[in-house]
Amino acid sequence: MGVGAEVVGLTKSFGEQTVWSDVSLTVPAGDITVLLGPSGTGKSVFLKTLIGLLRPDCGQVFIDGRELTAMREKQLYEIRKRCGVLFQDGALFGSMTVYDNIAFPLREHTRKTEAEIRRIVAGRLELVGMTGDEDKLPSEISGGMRKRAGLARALVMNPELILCDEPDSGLDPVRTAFLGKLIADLNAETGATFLIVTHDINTARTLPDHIGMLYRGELIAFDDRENILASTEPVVRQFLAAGLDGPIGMAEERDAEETAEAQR
Ligand SMILES: Nc1ncnc2c1ncn2[C@@H]1O[C@H](COP(=O)(O)OP(=O)(O)OP(=O)(O)O)[C@@H](O)[C@H]1O
Repeated sequence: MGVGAEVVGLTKSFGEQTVWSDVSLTVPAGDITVLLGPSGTGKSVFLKTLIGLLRPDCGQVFIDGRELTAMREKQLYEIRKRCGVLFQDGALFGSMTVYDNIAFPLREHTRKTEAEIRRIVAGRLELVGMTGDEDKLPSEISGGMRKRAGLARALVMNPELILCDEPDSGLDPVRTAFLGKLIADLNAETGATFLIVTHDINTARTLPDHIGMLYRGELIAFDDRENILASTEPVVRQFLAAGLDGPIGMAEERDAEETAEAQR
């Protein structure tokens, strides 16, 4: 079953740049939540802060009701073992086969025998439709397959909370749709909670139970999908319509240096 996450009054800065401030939201257990926002608004930073890879300046993060921000590394490690993370590029180790990549968390975090590991990896490969590809290196498979292998690795410890950072970036529309279907099936099958960062509007329109949106350092919207899709908020409307007219402009995307410069 899935575990929920909750953040209360969360603020994160890098030096003089405040990425976002006073963010409060609940990622409900067992549901799929999508986080949207223009490039550079801090969606990846949010995912990393949620599982304690980055420390917030202030605010609290709860996973399964346990507050993370004051935890020591050892306690964080225990929480992270219950989470699966799929980073933007799949983050596979280039020198390892698909099999060894997927087996890695089991070898690292458990005392399972190689026979048990083989059985689990085979199951995850089947789930993501990659049976037969286990001996290939990441450089020998397509981008979509790397995403699926990354997802298989994220699933290998039976995570209760799965964070996916742009699982669909670089995929064609059909593969994106397949990946969305795979996530929906996994959610239905395992009951795991999903929090997904995506730029794909079709995914946002069809996949999640809930949608949040970060914009200019704030969480400007968080609600059930239907309510967000019907929202009259100009930023939300422009983003979902992929429109040129509206408050969002090219200047939204800044890196840390540019933003710090602009804030001086
Ligand atoms: N470790 C870091 N140190 C300093 N600044 C950082 C660090 N990580 C991210 N940033 C800055 O935080 C801001 C938000 O970055 P983030 O990658 O979270 O954006 P994003 O919304 O995920 O963007 P995209 O949609 O393009 O992936 C950017 O200005 C980035 O330069």
